[in-house]
Amino acid sequence: MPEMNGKVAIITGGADGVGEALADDFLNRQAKGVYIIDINEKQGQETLNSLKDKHGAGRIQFRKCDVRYTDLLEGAFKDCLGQYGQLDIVCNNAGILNEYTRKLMIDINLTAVIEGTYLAVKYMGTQNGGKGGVVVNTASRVGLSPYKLAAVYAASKHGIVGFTRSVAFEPDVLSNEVRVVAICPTIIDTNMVSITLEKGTKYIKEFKQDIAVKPMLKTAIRNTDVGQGSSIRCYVCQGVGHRAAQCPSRVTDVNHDNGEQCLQCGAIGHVAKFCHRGRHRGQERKSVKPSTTTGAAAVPKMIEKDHLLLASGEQLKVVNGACMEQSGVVEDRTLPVSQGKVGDTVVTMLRDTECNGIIVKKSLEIDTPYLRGMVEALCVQDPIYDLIVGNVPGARPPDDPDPVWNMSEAVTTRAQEEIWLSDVTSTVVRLIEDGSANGTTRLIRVGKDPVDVCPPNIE
Ligand SMILES: NC(=O)C1=CN([C@@H]2O[C@H](COP(=O)(O)OP(=O)(O)OC[C@H]3O[C@@H](n4cnc5c(N)ncnc54)[C@H](O)[C@@H]3O)[C@@H](O)[C@H]2O)C=CC1
Ligand SMILES: CCCCCC(=O)/C=C/C=C\C/C=C\C/C=C\CCCC(=O)O
Repeated sequence: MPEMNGKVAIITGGADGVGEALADDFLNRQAKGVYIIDINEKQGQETLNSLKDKHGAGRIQFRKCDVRYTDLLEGAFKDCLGQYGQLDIVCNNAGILNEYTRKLMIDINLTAVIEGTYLAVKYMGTQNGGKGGVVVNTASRVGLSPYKLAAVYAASKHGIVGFTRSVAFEPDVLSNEVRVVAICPTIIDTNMVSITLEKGTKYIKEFKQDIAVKPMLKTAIRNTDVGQGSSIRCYVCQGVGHRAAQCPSRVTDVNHDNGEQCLQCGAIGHVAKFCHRGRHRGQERKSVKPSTTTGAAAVPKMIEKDHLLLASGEQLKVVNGACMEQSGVVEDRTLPVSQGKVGDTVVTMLRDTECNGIIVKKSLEIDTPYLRGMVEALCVQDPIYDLIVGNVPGARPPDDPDPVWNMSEAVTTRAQEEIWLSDVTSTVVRLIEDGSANGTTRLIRVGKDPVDVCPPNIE
């Protein structure tokens, strides 16, 4: 984690839970000042005192404020600037989950986040005398996919995600050198959970059932029992106190003296993910051969929990969320998911250590004088043109491009990119060229090397 030497942060909803943990973390990482805003004065004072005890007075301030009142929120921004003379980070984190108070929830969870973002631009922006900065909006996993037990909460979080993705590229925001990002955590063991289970929804029983099968994340500050005080959680085994790279469950893979054959270079003794020879040489995939599990034997019969049951009776561990969602198991958002760019388009990406290549979504939206809309695309390492439109259904003949097609409109259309990007799970499906005559067959990998290459007809 980068250090925060000399930075000043505002954190709304910082008296408790996630916000309090953020405050503690920023102070641990040498922030110059953390300015907590919260409606709960008692909890705010308690947190102020405990953080002062831990980090020393002077670096932490608390101000009682209801984020729904933008003028009061602005007053707090001004006060923070008055106290520290600078502002670098704004965490719009305050939120509630109460499906009975729908308007209130939207006001706090969404409207206040929007207003807080624009205040941040106003007070941190380079065109307004600031040095630029970062806005971190707390959304949720349910801002990325539906959650039937808390529809309005999910709507508020989807709103944050949509707003953040859009405002981040607003010209005024870019020119003010303010970055805007959102975080989408899964369930975290905070007061919000107990309050929700007490009075936030009528689906208490279902919520409890959900919690029973979901690993809850812990905030660092309230749970010093986690991995000897560590809040690090491994996304491979869900254990605490180590990262995935050091995960004990991977050690046998690292030793890799198990007779397995590498899909990348063909050598025995390591699997492709540990291959150093084939790295960054995508064309070598042409030599990839489907493994011993081929033909009908490899047809996925069904997905059970985290296993893919092949017709052969073999069980493969499913490592991607796409398959887990098909099985009705909602994927775990503790995977290393972040934003990235494909061309000009912001995409959600997964850093998948089980995969040796680059994967792009198999259906893309294109807008050209010859073909428009959603298309199935083959992913090739170095095509001679970025986009090649072949004789697919709907493609216009070479001598008949759309006479009214207009480049600038197409650019605008592409800017409305989120639609085809919103299905995060598709990004983890792996496409491999199989070296067949026409070179267009897609093989989709759903398990670990080397026994998991499915035949071409599997979707
Ligand atoms: N706990 C969880 O499982 C998850 C929580 N989140 C989000 O994280 C954020 C923080 O939640 P938690 O720390 O879990 O909850 P929490 O209840 O522990 O903390 C929320 C804080 O926001 C404050 N707050 C509420 N309304 C406010 C208002 N009108 N003005 C100012 N402050 C107000 C509360 O007083 C409280 O201190 C929320 O936006 C929540 O939706 C996201 C994903 C998972
Ligand atoms: C509504 C759950 C969304 C994920 C976490 C969140 O944003 C806020 C949760 C606050 C309280 C939830 C109380 C019970 C939730 C029970 C199960 C959630 C399962 C979430 C999931 O990842 O599917």
